[in-house]
Amino acid sequence: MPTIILLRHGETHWNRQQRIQGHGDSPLTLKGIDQARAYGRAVAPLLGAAQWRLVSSPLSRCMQTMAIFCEVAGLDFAQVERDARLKEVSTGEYSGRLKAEFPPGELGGSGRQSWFFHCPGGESHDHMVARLSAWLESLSENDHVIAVSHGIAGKVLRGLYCGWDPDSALAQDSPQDALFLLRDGQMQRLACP
Ligand SMILES: O=C(O)[C@@H](CO)OP(=O)(O)O
Repeated sequence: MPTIILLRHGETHWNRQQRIQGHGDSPLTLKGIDQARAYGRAVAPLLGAAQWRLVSSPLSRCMQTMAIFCEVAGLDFAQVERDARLKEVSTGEYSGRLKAEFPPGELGGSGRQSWFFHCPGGESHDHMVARLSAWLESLSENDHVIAVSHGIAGKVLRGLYCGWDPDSALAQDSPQDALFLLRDGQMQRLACP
């Protein structure tokens, strides 16, 4: 199986405001910039002699994270591949809205029943699984990949890689101060202080 170091982008202004992003976008906060630097410091000692492919969701919060990460880790940002299959779930018409705007309980549900897979004009869990599975299947057995993606996309991806039941995968957290090393079908979480 391919080896993947999976990162979520650093904190953004909309994350801080509790504003729904989806395919909308906002830049990193200063804290998010520091988190991207911390990813670079944590990953540099893991690189060894392998030839790492660098792949990012094209959303600017991921590209910004990747640029800072590359500079700190000593990797070449010019080599970064943008892959739309790594985008966050589309939250359709809810993108850009504050979570606080919604009546209590409206943004509820868990696992595949979570509100974020049922937004008007948004993306279903099945659609997201199809595109993330296609990305995983496009990798070669011996690939070493550093991927920058998103909170929900990252959970689904970790679940697909490790073969977890989808609802358990979605019950995971989506930190911006830890990375996930995916190797031989297993996941290791490493703090990035
Ligand atoms: O879209 C969002 O609001 C969040 C949800 O997790 O995703 P991201 O990881 O891009 O902040």
